Amino acid sequence: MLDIMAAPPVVIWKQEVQRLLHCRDLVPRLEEALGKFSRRDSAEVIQPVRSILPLQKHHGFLGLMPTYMENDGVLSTKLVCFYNREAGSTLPAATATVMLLDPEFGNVKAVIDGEDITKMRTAVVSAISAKLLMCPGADVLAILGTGKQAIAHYNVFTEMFQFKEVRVWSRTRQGVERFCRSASGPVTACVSAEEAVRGADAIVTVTSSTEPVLFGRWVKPGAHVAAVGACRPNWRELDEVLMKEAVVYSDSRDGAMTESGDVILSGAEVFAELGDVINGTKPAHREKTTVFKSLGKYLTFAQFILYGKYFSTIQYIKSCFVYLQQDWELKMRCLLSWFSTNGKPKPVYHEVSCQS
Ligand SMILES: NC(=O)C1=CN([C@@H]2O[C@H](COP(=O)(O)OP(=O)(O)OC[C@H]3O[C@@H](n4cnc5c(N)ncnc54)[C@H](O)[C@@H]3O)[C@@H](O)[C@H]2O)C=CC1
Ligand SMILES: O=C([O-])C1=[NH+]CCC1
Repeated sequence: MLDIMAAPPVVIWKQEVQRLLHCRDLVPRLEEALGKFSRRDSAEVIQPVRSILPLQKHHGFLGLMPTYMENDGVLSTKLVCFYNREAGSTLPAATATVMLLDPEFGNVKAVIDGEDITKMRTAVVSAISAKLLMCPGADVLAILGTGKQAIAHYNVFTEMFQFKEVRVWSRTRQGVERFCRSASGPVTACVSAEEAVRGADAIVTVTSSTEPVLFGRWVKPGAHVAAVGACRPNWRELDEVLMKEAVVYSDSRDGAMTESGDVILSGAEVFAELGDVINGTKPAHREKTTVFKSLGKYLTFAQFILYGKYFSTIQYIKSCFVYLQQDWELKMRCLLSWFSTNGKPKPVYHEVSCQS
């Protein structure tokens, strides 16, 4: 009998994830995943609202986020712990691990560090919301919060759009200073959230706050807000006025109705999922003030890309060694081609079945 569990899972950890995962790969793949999710075709993707286990002693939660994409043969789950940290805490607000399983046999194929996947996936989905909903010619981006998600959003938004000014605010001066040092370009440090968002065309809220940090009276009509924090039904980042005035989009309607305090406590209606806009079944109201309420879905493609790339790298290196044992001409060609790709693997999305 085949011993499925004989091969241990591969571990793809931080540095490897950082080397292999790129924003440019993720944008089209996540748009595709968002569209598939909103079609509610169970052969395309099944992703229930995550189950939550409270970690009361630590003021945190464990979220279990399984996804199955039958047509693509991808089964995975993320385990994410997120916390309501006290002011001044240097501990992370969220930590994550991803597991990729074989849907036929149920064995774990890969255990993948989820921190960078979470940072990049979340920032890329927010950027997709801005691509769909932000007014054309947006000049000013404001970021509230200066943690890991804030810098990931800065990186992705400045790579995808041409803002003339990026403003940042945090509740601590040290947070703003640290952010400015890590940012790859000029940033305007603001002393209040109001100063940061007045007149901004795009606003990203990436705080661990459980109370509103962004108020509708400050927001320019027609601005786009990507609201990333406040992922519990009694946590908020946005006030009632903003939630009621804006057209609200989400990554998952069910997720927003179950997990988002901004939606639940304000009684705001979720107008559409981002996937509905991608599928053309709901309009993108760029001319209006829009809120994208992000809760964290659609990981699968990130894991899939990573796993595929990981194996393509291993295969590439292996094939180089095979060549090296053969003749000199092949050896030279192989080395040249390795250097000409800068040592980076070519993206391969469908090599999930090859085991090294
Ligand atoms: N929607 C999604 O898919 C995801 C959401 N998150 C959430 O995004 C938020 C930020 O995550 P990270 O950047 O990883 O955390 P982090 O710990 O690196 O940064 C948190 C930021 O929030 C600020 N902050 C904390 N309490 C605040 C308060 N009361 N008022 C104003 N600012 C406050 C901190 O000063 C810091 O700048 C968290 O709520 C996290 O749970 C994280 C990952 C994915
Ligand atoms: O999807 C995710 O990783 C998270 N959502 C809320 C906190 C972390």
